[in-house]
Amino acid sequence: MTATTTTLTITRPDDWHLHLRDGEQLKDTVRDASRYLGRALVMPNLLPPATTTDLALAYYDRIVAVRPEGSRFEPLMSLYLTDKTDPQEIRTAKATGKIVACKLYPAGATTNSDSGVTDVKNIYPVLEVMQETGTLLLVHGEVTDPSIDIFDREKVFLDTVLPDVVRDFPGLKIVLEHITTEHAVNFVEQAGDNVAATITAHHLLFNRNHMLVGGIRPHFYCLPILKRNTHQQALVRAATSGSKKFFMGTDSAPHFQHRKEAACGCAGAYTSHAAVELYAEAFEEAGALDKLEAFTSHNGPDFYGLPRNADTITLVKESWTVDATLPLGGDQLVPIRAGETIDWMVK
Ligand SMILES: NC(=O)N[C@@H](CC(=O)O)C(=O)O
Ligand SMILES: [Zn+2]
Ligand SMILES: [Zn+2]
Repeated sequence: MTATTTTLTITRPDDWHLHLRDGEQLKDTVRDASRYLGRALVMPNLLPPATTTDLALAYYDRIVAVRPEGSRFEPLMSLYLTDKTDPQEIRTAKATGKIVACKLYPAGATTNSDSGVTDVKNIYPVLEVMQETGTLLLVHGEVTDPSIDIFDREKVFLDTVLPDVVRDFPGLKIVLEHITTEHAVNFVEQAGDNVAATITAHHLLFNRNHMLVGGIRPHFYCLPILKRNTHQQALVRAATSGSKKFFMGTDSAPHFQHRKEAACGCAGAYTSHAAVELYAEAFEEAGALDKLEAFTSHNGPDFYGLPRNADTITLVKESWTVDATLPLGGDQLVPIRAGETIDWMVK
């Protein structure tokens, strides 16, 4: 890293949790993602979900086909686990070199998770092969029991579901995705080197007051839901601590404006237009800009066992205004910070 107060040059970042969607939306999401990311771990929660090697590879081809001219942005693919996933499918997937992880969505936990896993014991034979082949397990860590308060669903998952998996598969690399609580920070810190976590920019910058005070603001509604500010502070501490266990995963999740500004609005926040720029704000606010590069560009590839990107990007401290809406597949979305300013810009 080289830095002055107004510029910051860092190794090219990767996004380890990104929703690119499909079809008409793909050219818009890929355009934003390929501005400066080296790689992105692409989430498989499509309709229908990317449950097999063939589906994931066909999705890879559709992404690569809409990359802007000259872009070297590289999608890393994941398989969507179901109760019926065939353990042999993991060997086929791993052998492609393009599929590096499988995603555990507890059935019903989040957007397009209806085909997810109903009991983690159902995928134990699959986890066995993942452990053996070095395929990462990415986890949406929330229970779905309707009697559990939505603000407690991550904590209860960490108390009741994940400890068994960690104990029974000591050689399995696990990423707890988009963590939102101090409990999750503690869980990851206390676990072995095979357990890490992604943290989104919006969970570092916002808490539930931003979503609920002065009116209900649907563009801050995502899952796991924003928590109280003490949890936000714990996430900032973790991200800026210098620990290798925490890294960038934006969970940028586009939804049409009319699907979010609705009586039953979709979960997901869009940050792909300004991912590293928003993280830079959060790290600067914490007085930890010197820790940004490890978080955005080193810890992720190191944990995945992949090389770090060889080139750099430069951020400048320069304020710019985010458009009120951005195009999405012939319709539009409302990004985080719509119509407001962001302090950092990537040159
Ligand atoms: N985070 C979200 O609120 N939504 C994501 C799904 C997910 O990552 O859980 C989406 O696909 O829209
Ligand atoms: Zn999720
Ligand atoms: Zn996500």
